[in-house]
Amino acid sequence: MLRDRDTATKKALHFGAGNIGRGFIGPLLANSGYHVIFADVDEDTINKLNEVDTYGVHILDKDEHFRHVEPIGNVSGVLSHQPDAQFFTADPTVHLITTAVGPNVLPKIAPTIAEGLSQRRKSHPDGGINIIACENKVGATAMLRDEVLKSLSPEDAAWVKEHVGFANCSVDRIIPPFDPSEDPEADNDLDVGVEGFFEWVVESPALKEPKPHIEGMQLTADLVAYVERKLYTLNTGHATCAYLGYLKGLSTIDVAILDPDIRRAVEGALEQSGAALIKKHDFNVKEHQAYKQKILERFENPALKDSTDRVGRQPMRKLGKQDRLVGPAMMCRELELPNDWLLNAVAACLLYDVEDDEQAKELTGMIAEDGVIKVVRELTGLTMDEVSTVERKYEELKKWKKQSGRLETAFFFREGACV
Ligand SMILES: NC(=O)C1=CN([C@@H]2O[C@H](COP(=O)(O)OP(=O)(O)OC[C@H]3O[C@@H](n4cnc5c(N)ncnc54)[C@H](O)[C@@H]3O)[C@@H](O)[C@H]2O)C=CC1
Ligand SMILES: O=P(O)(O)OC[C@H]1O[C@](O)(CO)[C@@H](O)[C@@H]1O
Repeated sequence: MLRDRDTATKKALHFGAGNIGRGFIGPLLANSGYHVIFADVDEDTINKLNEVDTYGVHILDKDEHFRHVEPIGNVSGVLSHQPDAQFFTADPTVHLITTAVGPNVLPKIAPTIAEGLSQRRKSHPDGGINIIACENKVGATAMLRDEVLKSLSPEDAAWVKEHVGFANCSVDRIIPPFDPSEDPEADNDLDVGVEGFFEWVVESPALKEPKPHIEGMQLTADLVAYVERKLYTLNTGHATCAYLGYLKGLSTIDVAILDPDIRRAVEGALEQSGAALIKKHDFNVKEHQAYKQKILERFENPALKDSTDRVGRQPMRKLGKQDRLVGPAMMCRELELPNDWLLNAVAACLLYDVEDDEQAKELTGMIAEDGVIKVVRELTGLTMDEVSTVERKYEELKKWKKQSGRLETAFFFREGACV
């Protein structure tokens, strides 16, 4: 039987049928008239995508009056490691490839995309295409492009540079795992639960013509400002809240952000990253204040039931030089602004030892073997002074961790001072 994907005239191929794929990027594409082909390694999800006509996106607004379900149709699925994904990369009716697989997975899907582009060049040499990696990483699409180019012959690489647009983007919508069995309005296992807010901003100059027109996607010529604003505010605050919440024995973000000590530490980190962002990008102070306030309100949404474990996942990635903790701390230093609350968040990240998180296990093992100073120096690129501050805060937080589960005021966040 023909699926819609075989006859549709405008298609998009999206790698990663997870939370962001099914709950954000896929719906925006489908609602803009694309047939969305999800490519994923999860066979069960792919089979279901091919069986259903629609699935539901549950808008889990903080205010229950605004909660509702949006049906999403015109979707299908293919296994990402099978020839199908290459086939659709080469299909000239596929105008756009997007991803939401996690930054660490991009190198794994790059050879498939490279092979598909090579076939596209041979069968449709005029058939350009745009690619956008929707991941929490500065320059994720550029990284994917570099991985794709590594797998191509010089002739294919030259064609790709001319005909394929690789546009970086910033992607913002909180989408935790969703259990359909707990929601009476859930249709099937593909349903997702998302917050109402979303922001998808794409680097316009990098796109090839014809540029995609997708309702809900913003185009900008100054993506760096958007990416840094999002990653160093939403993600910085979220990660700080997750790591301190974990240490304090609080398992969800909405509960952790209402703890006065954690809130002070999150606000401290956001005041410092905000000062750097305003100075670097010349943001309007009042608008940035409102942006931060909105983010704190989003964290308070109890309907999302967002776990500190999800938001804290993969701590080693989150300690990267351009990532949400070290990135703003370095930006503060470069602009001669204080960064101690951000270093506090780095220290909290080092104490995240959730058992079923591979990176948390590895990080804890490295610290046990080599000590905090060596590990932080190797992973982060912070200065020696900053590393010493992180170590001191790590030791202080460790004492707090011993009390985890007890909700009394922490002893070291007194009088707004991050000691
Ligand atoms: N969930 C959220 O609130 C947000 C997530 N992001 C970013 O979006 C990206 C995806 O995150 P989520 O959707 O939450 O993760 P997820 O874990 O829900 O989805 C990832 C999907 O990728 C699939 N996958 C893994 N390896 C693959 C491969 N080789 N080929 C194809 N598919 C593969 C997985 O099976 C899964 O379905 C990450 O970079 C994340 O940082 C960005 C903003 C918000
Ligand atoms: O997806 P990552 O990079 O592991 O980080 C989780 C974070 O990303 C988000 O999913 C959205 O940016 C947040 O909900 C959370 O702060």
